[in-house]
Amino acid sequence: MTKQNVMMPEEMAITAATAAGKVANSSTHLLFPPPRGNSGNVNYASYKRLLSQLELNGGSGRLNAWVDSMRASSPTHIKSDSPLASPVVASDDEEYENWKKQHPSALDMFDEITAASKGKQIVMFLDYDGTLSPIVDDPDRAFMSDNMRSAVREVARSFPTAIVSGRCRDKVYSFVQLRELYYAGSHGMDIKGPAKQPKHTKAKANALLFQPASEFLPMIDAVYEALVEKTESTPGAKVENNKFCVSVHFRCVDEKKWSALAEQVRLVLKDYPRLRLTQGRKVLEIRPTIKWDKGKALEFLLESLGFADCNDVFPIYIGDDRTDEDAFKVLRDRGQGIGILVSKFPKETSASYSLREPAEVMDFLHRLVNWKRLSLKEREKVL
Ligand SMILES: O=P(O)(O)OC[C@H]1O[C@H](O[C@H]2O[C@H](CO)[C@@H](O)[C@H](O)[C@H]2O)[C@H](O)[C@@H](O)[C@@H]1O
Repeated sequence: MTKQNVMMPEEMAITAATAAGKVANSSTHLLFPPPRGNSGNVNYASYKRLLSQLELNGGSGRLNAWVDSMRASSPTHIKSDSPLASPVVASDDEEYENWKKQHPSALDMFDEITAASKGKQIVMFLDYDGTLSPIVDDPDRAFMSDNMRSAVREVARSFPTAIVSGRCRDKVYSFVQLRELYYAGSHGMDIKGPAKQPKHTKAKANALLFQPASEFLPMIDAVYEALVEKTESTPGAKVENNKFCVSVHFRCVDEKKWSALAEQVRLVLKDYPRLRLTQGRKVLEIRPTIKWDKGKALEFLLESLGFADCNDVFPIYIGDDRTDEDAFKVLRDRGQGIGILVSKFPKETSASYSLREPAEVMDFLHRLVNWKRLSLKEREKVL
């Protein structure tokens, strides 16, 4: 079967969603993780068309779309039996290698990356789940290894370093346990600086705390309670209060129940037009409609560190999720620093480089610290 004579699965999904034609008029938005496809850009482009079609329809067929999107949030799922899977056969390795031509490994390109940072201050931004810790079924047990903690500690001694996470800031701090870092929790809506300002910043020492969505706290608590109550009949569903946002996990929910779970979430959200829905890895994320995201948090932190409008800064952002794309895009638009996507599968991304998994992130961090030590020694020799 050739590609020309089959309807792309995404086009079928568009047709299905359009045909569903049920009216929906809430301002809730859904960001789709594009599915992994076997035919490179074609799949991504078609998937974007699905997204715009749904938005044009004002969310028509939205529930179907939610469930399709929930399916699409697992690349391995798409690989097997999803209607979103591409009928064009190509080996996984081949597809990944092709994708890597556009997003080469940050380990393979290490020398080029450090050369580009020459004469500039590196600032590190690290996502948590899926970047510093492996993805696990129970979000409360997403521990980071001691080795990873040491690597992050060393990085923070060499460069200003921030953790940028969808999690509640206290929770991510309880996993990372390093006082010397900046933490941006709740997708950047809760930013706190270290008690002691690191020496390599231009910022004045003062305690930094920034919470642009604080007026939403009572609303988030209320929606959290409502979601817990509404979803308790769905085995495996877990609602997590991330302070300025809420996560509804479906990693442990039987796929046959995804549709029912999406409906439960939709029923709760229809009463909250000031909240929007985005999607991460097997998780629905509910957050305020304010224009604030991980990209804005990155810009805010650079400014707080004294690097606003500076050409001599080189931010490196490492993340694995759709929400990290906002930060990758900021770096791309500024033409500054680099974004590194952690993924074992090809994904549409604004990141320039890739790493496969947290173990490779740790290697990259070690290499960066060693490179910094060597370059300091070299400089001492010259002096
Ligand atoms: O921005 P992040 O730090 O990547 O946070 C995004 C979400 O991460 C967590 O969920 C993800 O990791 C869990 C543990 O491995 C996994 O069970 C879940 O399926 C993943 O989506 C966190 O629990 C969420 O609240 C964050 O929104």
